[in-house]
Amino acid sequence: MATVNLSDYHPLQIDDADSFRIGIVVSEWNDFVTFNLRDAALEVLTKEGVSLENIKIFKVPGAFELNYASMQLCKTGYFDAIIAIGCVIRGETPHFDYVCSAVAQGIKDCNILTDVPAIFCLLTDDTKEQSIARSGGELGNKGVEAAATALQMIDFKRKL
Ligand SMILES: Nc1c(NC[C@H](O)[C@H](O)[C@H](O)CO)[nH]c(=O)[nH]c1=O
Ligand SMILES: CC(=O)[C@@H](O)COP(=O)(O)O
Repeated sequence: MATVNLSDYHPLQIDDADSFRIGIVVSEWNDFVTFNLRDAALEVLTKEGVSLENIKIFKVPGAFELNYASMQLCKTGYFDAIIAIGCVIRGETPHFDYVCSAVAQGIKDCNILTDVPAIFCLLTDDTKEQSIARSGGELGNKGVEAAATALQMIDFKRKL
């Protein structure tokens, strides 16, 4: 199978990106993955001109807690976008499905119930190897995509 780099993005060069205020919520579960996602997102944001002082990073225990933290940050009205970062790896029981579905719904709710774009950067993988491949491995880094998406959605909102 050809290796596709899912994070092959091209510089966006968005005007006034230096003023964008972005909150990043990172789950500590599987931090060997989530911290790589976080770092890649930070790298893209700063490369695109976002001031480091305008990027606030928050940690939560697990992916399920991304719901509460992301909604709270959206409701402050301070941030132009939120990036929710987590990694859920399937175990023996249906718990995986409940957690993944809950976070997808929770971050969706942030987008439709608040005025703040909330980016869904949750890996939902069957194996640790799949997660590693998507957080800086041969399939790129989902954190790159999440950062680029956040910038594009802020730009979208500002042009309404
Ligand atoms: N199994 C994983 C979890 N489980 C924990 C939940 O996210 C949550 O913290 C708990 O149910 C308490 O509310 N979390 C992950 O982020 N990744 C997993 O693989
Ligand atoms: C996705 C999870 O919460 C995972 O840790 C649960 O594992 P298990 O289904 O084996 O209890």
